[in-house]
Amino acid sequence: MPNAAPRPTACLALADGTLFYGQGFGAVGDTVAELVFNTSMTGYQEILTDPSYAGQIVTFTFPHIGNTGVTPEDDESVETPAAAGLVVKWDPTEPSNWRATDDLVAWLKKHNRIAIGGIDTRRLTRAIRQQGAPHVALAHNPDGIFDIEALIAKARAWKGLVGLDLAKDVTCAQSYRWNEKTWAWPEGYTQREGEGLRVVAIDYGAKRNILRCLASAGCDVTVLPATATAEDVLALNPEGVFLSNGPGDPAATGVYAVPMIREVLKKDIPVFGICLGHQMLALALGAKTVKMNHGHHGANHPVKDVETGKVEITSMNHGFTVDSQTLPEGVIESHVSLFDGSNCGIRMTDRPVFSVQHHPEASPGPQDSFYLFERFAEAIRARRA
Ligand SMILES: NC(=O)CC[C@H](N)C(=O)O
Repeated sequence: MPNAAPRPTACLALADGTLFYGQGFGAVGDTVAELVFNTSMTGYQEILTDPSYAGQIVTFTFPHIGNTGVTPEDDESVETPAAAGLVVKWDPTEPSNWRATDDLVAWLKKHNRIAIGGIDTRRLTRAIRQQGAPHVALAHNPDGIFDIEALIAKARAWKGLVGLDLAKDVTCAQSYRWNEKTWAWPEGYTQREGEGLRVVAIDYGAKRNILRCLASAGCDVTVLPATATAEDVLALNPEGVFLSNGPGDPAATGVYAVPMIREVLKKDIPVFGICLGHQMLALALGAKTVKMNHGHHGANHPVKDVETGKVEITSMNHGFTVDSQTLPEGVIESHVSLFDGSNCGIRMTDRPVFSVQHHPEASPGPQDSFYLFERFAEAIRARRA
């Protein structure tokens, strides 16, 4: 029989009953999560290992995923992919890249992550845009046998990310020092040496390249676990406090993070937050966060600096957002998304306390927003002087 379609070995079931059949790869079994689409054309490994993707399966709109393999150098977190699973248009081909130490398929299998290939990711992305990021069950079985009713029931029963604190699952177990710099520091920026600006970074699921960028900007970084109290933070006598990115609902994580941040805000220390850190700084200042329809996940998102009018092309990965209508007096919206007008940054008007929704460390993506690391380091230097 010419061109017979291969027997499906994986099934993606959306909670509304929509089914996608394809070829399974990676681990065998099934998993439930929220499904989001990412529009990045490069950096699938950085995306899959970004701890902020915990609880989510990523479908890439770009069709060629896997063709540069994987290398430990590109991991954004310790070893394991944080994303719960992967959806691609075609099965990844053999990697072709001198940096590759493994191929994506073997790597997913080793790290127990399920993937499906050979499906219409454009149709799937349209479904996500229309119905909002759906709850899904993804199953891989080489025998091609699936209990569809059970998969749909699992997707329906899953409670979702709202109200979920995942930072405590992905944070570091113990505090540690970070001094490695980034290789991606763009032209025109100086790698700082030996200034030792004492920064405490709270790890809610921090991406490594954020820590590298802080080091490149001149910071001597001590990383503390997500549940660190204000006492833990202030005991290190920090000159600056950094709040990292991370997975889950900021309001749920805020149960322990917000009281810490509020105590830190009472001291006159520069504070910088990224993504989840941005959302929790906003909560600590009295604003509210809400779940978005399908969020922002990509490496080409235009963000406008409201004060200068300058547009930055940014990396994004978030499903919650700060409701800018709820920002209190003394806190201004510094950045907005040019895609949908949602909030992308805030700043206190009277001191260097600021945060952004996008990812200035890029990885993967454009480097337009690196200046934010310099702004943070500058604020610490100014306070020293
Ligand atoms: N990258 C992040 O820090 C994500 C923050 C939060 N978990 C969200 O989805 O909005």
